[in-house]
Amino acid sequence: LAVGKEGGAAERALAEDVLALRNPSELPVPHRPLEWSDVNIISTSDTHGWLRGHQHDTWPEPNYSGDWGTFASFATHMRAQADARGVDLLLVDAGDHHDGSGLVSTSRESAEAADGIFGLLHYDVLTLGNHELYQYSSAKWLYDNHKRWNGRYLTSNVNITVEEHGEVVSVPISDRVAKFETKQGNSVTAFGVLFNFKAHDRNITVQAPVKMAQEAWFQEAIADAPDYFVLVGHMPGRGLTSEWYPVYQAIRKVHPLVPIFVFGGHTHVRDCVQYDDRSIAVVPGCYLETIAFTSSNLPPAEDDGRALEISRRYLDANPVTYKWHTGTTDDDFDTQLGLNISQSLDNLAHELKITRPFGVVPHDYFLHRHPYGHPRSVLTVFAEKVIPEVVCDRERHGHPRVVIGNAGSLRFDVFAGPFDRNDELTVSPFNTEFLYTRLPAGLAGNITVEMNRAGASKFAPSVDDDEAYVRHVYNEWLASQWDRYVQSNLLGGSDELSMTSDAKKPRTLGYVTHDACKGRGDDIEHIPVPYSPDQVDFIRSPMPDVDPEEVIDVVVMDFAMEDFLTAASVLAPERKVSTDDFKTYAEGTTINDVFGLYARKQW
Ligand SMILES: O=c1ccn([C@@H]2O[C@H](COP(=O)(O)O)[C@@H](O)[C@H]2O)c(=O)[nH]1
Repeated sequence: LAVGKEGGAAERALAEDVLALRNPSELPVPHRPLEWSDVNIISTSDTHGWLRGHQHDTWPEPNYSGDWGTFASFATHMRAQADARGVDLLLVDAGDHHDGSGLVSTSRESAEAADGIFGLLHYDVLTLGNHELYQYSSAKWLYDNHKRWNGRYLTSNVNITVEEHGEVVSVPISDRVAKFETKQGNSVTAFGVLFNFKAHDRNITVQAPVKMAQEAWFQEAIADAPDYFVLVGHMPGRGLTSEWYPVYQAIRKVHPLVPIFVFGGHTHVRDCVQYDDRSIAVVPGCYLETIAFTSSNLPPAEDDGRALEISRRYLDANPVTYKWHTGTTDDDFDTQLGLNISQSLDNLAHELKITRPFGVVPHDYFLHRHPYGHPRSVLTVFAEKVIPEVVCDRERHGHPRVVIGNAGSLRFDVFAGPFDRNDELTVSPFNTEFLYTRLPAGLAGNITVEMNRAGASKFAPSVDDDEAYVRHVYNEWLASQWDRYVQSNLLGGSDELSMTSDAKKPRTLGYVTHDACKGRGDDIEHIPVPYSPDQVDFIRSPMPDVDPEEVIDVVVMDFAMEDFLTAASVLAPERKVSTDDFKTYAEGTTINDVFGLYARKQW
């Protein structure tokens, strides 16, 4: 279970709960109806291709077992409910559709096919994330196909350089603003914004949101007051200086009372904050684990300036939740759209051959539950078992070497049981290659230490003040949930938000959110997933047993190269190590196929 010196009492309490857990198919049932109001917005973000839902039985995976088809059925029933109530229901998404599952990470074509299935569910407003911009070809495909979103795919601050009529021009990837009227006759002005992302491919331009908010086109777009603003964007709502804040301020300056509903993403957490009593910013987690439901009343025609009643709820993305909140049953829940989507996903998975097992994993490996170095940590098995066994360069055979990489390239747990191509791409979807140079072993050993001291430069938005907040937001979020649980068990007390009187044991593992909005956000009360604080940004294969002065092969994963060079320049400036010193290592091997190679041999 958990690790950590103070974990004993919490581990015992957790063990009791876990022992009492029922069959994964028996998911906990919600018991608090949603707070429907004049405006209701369902938001998703950072789906990263998890359209087939979470399919493993290890908790908390069953909480998130709904696929895109079941979500589409839910959304359809919710829309019908909204119509019956005579209120608005919008569906919005804040980007990062790519990188993360077999569907989107097998190839560019598979990502495009998965995007097509995603788009079978009509969204009112959506945008892109940084993962749509690592490759120019992905961005170009979005640009070429943006018309199919009928003006609702918004890229307010992201441009692409293309050739048009023989001229090279920089143009928005998709539309910058959408103005529309809802079925209930409310006017909406919407934008789609990305944080000031710097690590994108060439020929893409991202304008800082703070600058975008000063642009003439933006000022013109906000000049007329709609009934409410919907800001959807791939960036967190909270932070020392959230990049949303200047956008919100620019609108507030012109419209002191118009409601502003903000839907963010990128940090993978469930989060919420209110900038004032007529606004809210909600972040709905990641990987199709969470569906956020936000609602608010609208000001009366004779506006008295009173605060709005705004609320948010984080739903676990599974059919039990969906049916309970829509008052449907096994007999009437599935819609034709939902069934078609589920079928299309199965067909695509079959075509891509991502469900054929490479081997059977003997036990679970976790990304965050154990410290780096623990035998059941994904990072440890990657650095100490997978890399040494399968990353080999024939020409360099026999030369002692060390391999250094970024921990962020590993994205998910590896579960006991059959391990297939989908699991492989889930744990690491990236095409990262290996490059090597020759350096003394002692220096190479110290470089990873220096890299971890400095932290990963590409981890987060590069707005100076925001960096510290965003860098490890997700890890800190998990850590704080577990810390509270440990503390409350150590003190023999209870966490007042998660342990309410109506909490029925046994609870399942899952998220226990404490955000900055009032009331309880989580729809289901969980026990937090154990978290080990000893995580690192960079990992290293075992050092060869050689003299520190001996020159060895130092292999670096290309995504970690900048951080490696920075650390090398700090520790050995006289060497002037640069990319020119590197050559390809293990040509053709990329990190998204090393787990499969290992599984075939060892699992
Ligand atoms: O080629 C790549 C691209 C990204 N990464 C890792 O992903 C994060 C960014 O992912 P978010 O989901 O936006 O947080 C980046 O910091 C890297 O850690 C990678 O390893 N290789």
